[in-house]
Parts: sequence; structure tokens; C-alpha cells
Amino acid sequence: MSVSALVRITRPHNAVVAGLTALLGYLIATGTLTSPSLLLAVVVVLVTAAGNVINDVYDIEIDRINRPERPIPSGEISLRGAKVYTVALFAGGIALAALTTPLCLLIALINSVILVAYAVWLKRTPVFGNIAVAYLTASIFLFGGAFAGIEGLIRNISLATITFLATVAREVLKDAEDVDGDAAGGARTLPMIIGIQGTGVVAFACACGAVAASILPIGDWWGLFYLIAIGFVDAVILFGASRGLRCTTPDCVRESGATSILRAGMFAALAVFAIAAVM
Ligand SMILES: CC(C)=CCC/C(C)=C/CC/C(C)=C/CC/C(C)=C/COC[C@H](O)COP(=O)(O)O
Ligand SMILES: CC(C)=CCC/C(C)=C/CC/C(C)=C/CC/C(C)=C/COP(=O)(O)OP(=O)(O)O
Ligand SMILES: [Mg+2]
Repeated sequence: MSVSALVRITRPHNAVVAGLTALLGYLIATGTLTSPSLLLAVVVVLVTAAGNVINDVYDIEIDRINRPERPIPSGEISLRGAKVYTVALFAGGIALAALTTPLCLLIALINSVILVAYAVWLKRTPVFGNIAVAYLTASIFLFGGAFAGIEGLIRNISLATITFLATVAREVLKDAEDVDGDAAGGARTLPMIIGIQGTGVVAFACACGAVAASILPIGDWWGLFYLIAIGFVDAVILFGASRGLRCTTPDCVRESGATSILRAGMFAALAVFAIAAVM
């Protein structure tokens, strides 16, 4: 069990981005960053890492088909070792969350339960799995805002709504890409029920909802820079989601690049939010 495998199984790219997103949530809610708020990032990194590891523990059959290079299917980390690792990461994240605020601790506990439920069962249920990941992603902004109390959480609800809708769009298209491996692993996902093309329509509708929410004058920190910059990001997100509209097979969705374009648009949106928040 190498250090490299222990790092890779946590998917550090999205754990770290998730942690930075929590800081962005606090920054947007309060207009500032403080040393104690850095704890938010550590909590989210640890909980997200734990969620990614337990995801691979329960996805071993699916990943043998879809992602054989991952640390568990490739044999770099044992199943038992991964389970112990998961407990350590969750314990660390929740212990540190206890040093934040009661509201943040509550969100961290709820999210930890949802991450376990997602890995064990929700992921294999139609729609509920997509909603779980979309809530978890959107909740990072709520978690960051909650460090400033219920007012901070409420201030970030619009941002969380945008993120929720965009993430649903990308997650259902990811399911469309993975439909063969998911079926082999006993999962039942949205594309299996409404088809690949129907899933493309759902994804595009969610992306349109996210775009509409991103330009509604809800946030009072949304100046001219934000509206111009988010317009470009919205165009990327709509283009990405539209790529899935014409597909009827998993290969077509993969080759369309829809999920990669959506991910790029979502990360670009984070940059726009960060710049707009400090301007
Ligand atoms: C319409 C509009 C402006 C939408 C943008 C909504 C928004 C701000 C999305 C940000 C979502 C995001 C990247 C949050 C950071 C937390 C995080 C790392 C989430 C996990 O997913 C990130 C990435 O999709 C993981 O890639 P993969 O492992 O390939 O699924
Ligand atoms: C706010 C706090 C305390 C925690 C943050 C909660 C999280 C994890 C937010 C980020 C969203 C995220 C990364 C969720 C992880 C769920 C996950 C591992 C999804 C991927 O699972 P699969 O559907 O199996 O897709 P893969 O093929 O990539 O494994
Ligand atoms: Mg998985």
C-alpha cells in the first residue's frame, strides 16, 4: 500500500477543490477570510476524501469494468485497508468539524451519512444518487456560509441552487456514459429508465435552470464583471449540456465530451465567483 495510492484513492483534485470551495462559500457570505475559517477547508478535504474512498470500496465490481486502474481494483490498496482508511478520514473530518460551529458540524455529520448511503446504496438507485451528489456539491457553499451563522448559510442558498442544478446535469450524463458498467454492477440509473436521449434532455433542462439562476439578480455582490464573466461560463455550460442532446448511446455521450465541458464550465464558474466576491 503506497503513499501514492493512498493519495490517489482520495481523488485529491476534487477533495482540494471542494475544500477551497468551502472557503469561497465563507468569503462570499462574509466578504472576508479569517484564520479560523481555514479549518473549513480541512474538514471538507477530509470528508470528501473519505467519501471518495468509500465510494471505491463499494464500487469495486463497477470499477473493475469502468475504472480498472483505480487503487482497489488494481490491487494497490486492499478492501480492508480502504475501509480502515475511510473510518480514519471521516473521524478526522468530523472531529475537526466539532471545532467549527454547531451548524457546520451538523452539515458535516449529515454529509458524512449521505456519502456512506451514496456508496452503499443511493448511487445504485435512479435519480436519488444524482440528487445526493448534487446536494453534497451544493452543500459546500452552505457549509462555508454556515461558519458565519444561519445568515451566512441563507446568503449562499442561491449559489447552492446553481451548483445543485449544474451538478445534476453532469451526474446524469456521467451515468449515461457508465450505463454498461453500472448495469453489470446491479445499479439502476436514470438512463436505464428513460434512455440515453431522455437523459440528455434532463441534463440540458437542469443546465438551463442553473444558467437562469446564475443570472437572476439575487446576490447583491453580483456586479458588472460577474454578469459578463458568468455569461461566458453559462455559454460553455449550455454548450456542454447540448452536446448530450443528440446522443442515443454511451459511446456517443463519451465522445461528445459533454461531461468534460460541463466540468470545465463548473470550475470556471468557481473562478468567476471567487473574483466577483473579492472585487
Ligand atoms: C450555471 C453555472 C454558473 C453553474 C456553475 C455551478 C458551480 C459553481 C459548480 C461548481 C461545482 C464544483 C466544481 C464544486 C467544487 C467541489 C467539487 C470538487 C465537486 C466534485 O465534483 C467536481 C468534479 O466534477 C469531479 O470530477 P469527476 O471526478 O470527474 O466527477
Ligand atoms: C461540506 C462537507 C462537510 C463535505 C463535502 C461533501 C462532499 C463530498 C462534496 C463534494 C461532492 C463529491 C465529491 C461527492 C463525492 C461522491 C462521489 C465519490 C461521487 C462519484 O461517485 P461515482 O458515481 O461512483 O462516480 P465515479 O465513477 O467517479 O466513481
Ligand atoms: Mg465510483
